[in-house]
Amino acid sequence: MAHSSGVVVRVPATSANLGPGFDSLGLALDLHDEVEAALTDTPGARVEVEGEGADELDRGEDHLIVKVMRATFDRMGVPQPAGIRLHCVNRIPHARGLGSSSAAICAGILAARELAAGRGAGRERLPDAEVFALATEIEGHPDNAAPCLSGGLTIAWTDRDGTVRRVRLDPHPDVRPVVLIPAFRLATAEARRLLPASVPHADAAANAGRTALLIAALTQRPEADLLLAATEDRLHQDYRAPAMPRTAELVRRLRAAGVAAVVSGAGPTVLAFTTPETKDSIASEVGNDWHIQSVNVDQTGADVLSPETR
Ligand SMILES: Nc1ncnc2c1ncn2[C@@H]1O[C@H](COP(=O)(O)OP(=O)(O)O)[C@@H](O)[C@H]1O
Ligand SMILES: N[C@@H](CCOP(=O)(O)O)C(=O)O
Repeated sequence: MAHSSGVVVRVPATSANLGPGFDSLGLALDLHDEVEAALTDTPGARVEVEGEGADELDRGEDHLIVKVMRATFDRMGVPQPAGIRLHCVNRIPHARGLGSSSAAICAGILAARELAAGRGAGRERLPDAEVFALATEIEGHPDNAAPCLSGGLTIAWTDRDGTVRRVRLDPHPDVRPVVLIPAFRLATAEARRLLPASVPHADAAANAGRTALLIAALTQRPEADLLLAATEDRLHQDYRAPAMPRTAELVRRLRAAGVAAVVSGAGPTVLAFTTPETKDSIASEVGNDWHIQSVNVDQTGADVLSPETR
């Protein structure tokens, strides 16, 4: 197990895109991974994993969180520690569109920053804005890292000079997310390869209007008809449907029944925003092979704890 001067980082699952807000909108969910990390003088990395990925993830230097921690020490200009010990409790399903890789990346950066502080390199070496920038650089898009770090509902964007930025909003308390998680997986990198290099102007315009409406619906007017209209997408879901036909079919059926359903992130999980009028339609449309989970919005985002307060 980890060294006594270790740190525990708790990171939420996230659902990105939310329909029209491709690479921009994201929501933090109350489903968390926990990582206990410590530095040692014994060379090499040793990783213990409980839960998701326990049978398949690398247990040494090639573990994603170890690689991210080492990249963070380099970015901070801190000498590499000889050894890294991790104990991971993984609850976020992998390659399902619930931001597991982003959660791992944010956990690695925050753990490394905290542990570097114990070796004389203060947090100012990696301010919060740079934590977000590094997470986005490693992940390739900012819409999972933003809610993972901030909690709540986030809008992420990139300024013309390349700076990534985010705004956090409080979703309306009546917003009730439900995730429908299949057993099958789809890697985000594979789903991104299906996207076209350009899209018709009318489709881009339609998504711009829907994204604006979605922010109003999620923060002020979580009404079934507005949520349904606001979650329409023309920029990514149809292009990716051949890689997840059962997800596309479930989204179509739920929407036909009036439920504001979208592909969560790059899929294949389905995210539905339910209201009292639509919540009963879900069970009747979804077969047994989808795990249905109502999940609250995570309000705080990634948290750094000491092992004692875990
Ligand atoms: N907690 C974790 N520890 C180590 N690697 C992880 C962890 N979470 C995710 N990964 C890596 O990221 C991959 C999934 O990333 P990705 O395809 O982006 O899907 P998503 O982020 O939507 O779950 C996993 O197959 C695994 O290689
Ligand atoms: N905007 C990204 C979001 C990917 O989210 P993930 O949870 O599937 O990694 C995309 O649609 O590619």
